[in-house]
Amino acid sequence: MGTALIYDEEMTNYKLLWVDPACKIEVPERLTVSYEALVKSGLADRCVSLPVREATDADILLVHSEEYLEAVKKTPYMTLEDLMDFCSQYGDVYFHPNIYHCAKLAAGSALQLVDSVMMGKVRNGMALVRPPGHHSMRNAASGFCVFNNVAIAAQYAKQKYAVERILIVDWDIHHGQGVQDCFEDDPRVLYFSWHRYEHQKFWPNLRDSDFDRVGNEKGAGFNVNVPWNKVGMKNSDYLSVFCHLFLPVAYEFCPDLVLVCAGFDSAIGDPEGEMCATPDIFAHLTHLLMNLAGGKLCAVLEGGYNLTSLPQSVCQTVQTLLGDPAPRPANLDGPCLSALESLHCVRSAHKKYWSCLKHAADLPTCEVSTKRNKVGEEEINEEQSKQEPVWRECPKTLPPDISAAALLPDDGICPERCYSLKSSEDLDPSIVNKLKEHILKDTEDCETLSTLSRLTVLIDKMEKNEIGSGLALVKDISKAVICVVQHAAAAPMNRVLVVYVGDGVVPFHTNEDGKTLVVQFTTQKSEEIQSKYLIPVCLQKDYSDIPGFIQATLSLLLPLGYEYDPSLVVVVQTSGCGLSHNVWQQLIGLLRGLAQGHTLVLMQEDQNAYVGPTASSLLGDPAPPLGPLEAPLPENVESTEKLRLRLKADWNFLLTTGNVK
Ligand SMILES: NCCCNCCCCCS
Ligand SMILES: [Zn+2]
Repeated sequence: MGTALIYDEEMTNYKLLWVDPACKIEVPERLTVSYEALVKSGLADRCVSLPVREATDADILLVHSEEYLEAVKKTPYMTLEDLMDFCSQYGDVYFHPNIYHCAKLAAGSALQLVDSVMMGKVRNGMALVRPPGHHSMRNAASGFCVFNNVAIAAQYAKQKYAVERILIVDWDIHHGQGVQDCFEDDPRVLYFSWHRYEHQKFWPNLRDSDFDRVGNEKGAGFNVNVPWNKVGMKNSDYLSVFCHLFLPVAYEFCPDLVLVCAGFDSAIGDPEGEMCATPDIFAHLTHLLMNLAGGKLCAVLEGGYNLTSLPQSVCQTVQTLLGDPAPRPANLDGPCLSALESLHCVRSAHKKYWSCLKHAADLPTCEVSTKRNKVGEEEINEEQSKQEPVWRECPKTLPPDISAAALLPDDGICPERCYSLKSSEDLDPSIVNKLKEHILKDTEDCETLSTLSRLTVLIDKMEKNEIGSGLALVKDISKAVICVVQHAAAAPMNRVLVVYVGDGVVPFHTNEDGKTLVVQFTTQKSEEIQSKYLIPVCLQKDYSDIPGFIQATLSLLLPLGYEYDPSLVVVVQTSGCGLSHNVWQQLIGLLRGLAQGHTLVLMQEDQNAYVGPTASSLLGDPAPPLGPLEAPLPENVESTEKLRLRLKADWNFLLTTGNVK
């Protein structure tokens, strides 16, 4: 199934007709540069182009009042003075004779996306629209927004498709107060938003944007606000919020549909956000949401006012929706203190609503975040923040010709869409000799020899990005792991993350050079941590605690993986670990965001039931939803939390509060 792209140049046919400093950044070029970048990069051609449509009155009245709609309907016939007068009743928004038409197209585009995703015509999609929507209220325009495109789309999905649970992720740098207002008491719509706040000093300057606004009555817990109280937030800050808050809660909620208020004013260079996150981060944010709701994701453009970082961010988002692996994240150095304080506040405000947050630390004093930041915290000095930020555009990497290769016993059935690495007679003698002297000292059995040499070929092809990922069924999994790790770690710049699922001794020791990081899910009690590069995640019983496994994956394995930033991810499943296919696919799907998708899955020969599901995840198919998650087993929460507290001294990404001692 494909990715929809909705765009119509009619939505560029309105602009600011008078002088208004607050509104001058919302220009038609925002749309044209974004669409042109998609065309130029070849991404537009890979999408399913869907036509726009006008939202009907009934659609608009799902969110807005009759009187507001009637008032907006009059604007096409207004004189310039009347338009200016009409705007003066609202904040930071302008009208134009053609904006009502465009606002109907913008909302209608979001509905077209919902229809095509919910009817299974496409898997996911993006709508490039203006005017944006997330600030507009039931009775008012606000912040360049006329109709609340995403809120209308959510109400539409509930009404037309009886969708039970909808997640709205608002990564725009402004708080979508219009969305929050619409769903504040609705437990069927979970709203995530981060936004520049600066202790209420930043627009729209609302007390209701703070972290303690968790939703009302039945909607308590379903409104999650992450206030950024400083500018300059980076990729690490965004990823930390995803790993330690947004994803754990999203997986517990288990939405049937994901809507994204895709604003890119949270990217570097934007005059509004003044943040430092680079465009490639949106590939990761998109990727991390794509295994929810069976991949049903509708992204609708909101803000984004830097005409360089906006198109780059749009391309990163669309190429990920198309299934291309995310680029390796550049220099992640962990969340800053201010981000950790915000994260701490939000997690503690929501701990009573979400079992995945039950163990979150309380606030020392549950005061709201209007408190000043710690004295002496480095302030970005004036002239520095006035410099024009410069960033490296993410290098264009084409997806590999072969997305996934399978190395199976000769009688094995190669999954469709997979390339089969046959046992080639002419083994490369140099490889054979190396293997013999290092690994196969004793046995001469040629089958193992053939398997191991093919594995090294596979790794070399992944390194050259000729092959994206691979899976192998092997007889002797220990020898295979040793061979793979030795071969992969040999190259100087390489780092290998080994995710070991299943008991058994890891067949090699990780030395302190950091070339390999092993995270082992095991049911055996672990004694003290030997090294920061060998991390035993101890889960009770036989991995039957799916919530415990998923939470450990999201807030331990993923943060470690992002901080370690491997060039290859090796996932090893020793037999009898008994993980369900769906959980296994979630694990593979999430890990695919690392190492530019270079994932190698090694399984015992008797695991061929996992071949199909593994191949599907390696090919970028979304993992099936797990259903709403119950509470994790308390002892698993304890052991994972204890492990995290022990490791956070070595790994910044494991921090979730400001007390870093
Ligand atoms: N410095 C200009 C103030 C603009 N304030 C309104 C911003 C609306 C963003 C919509 S994403
Ligand atoms: Zn914005």
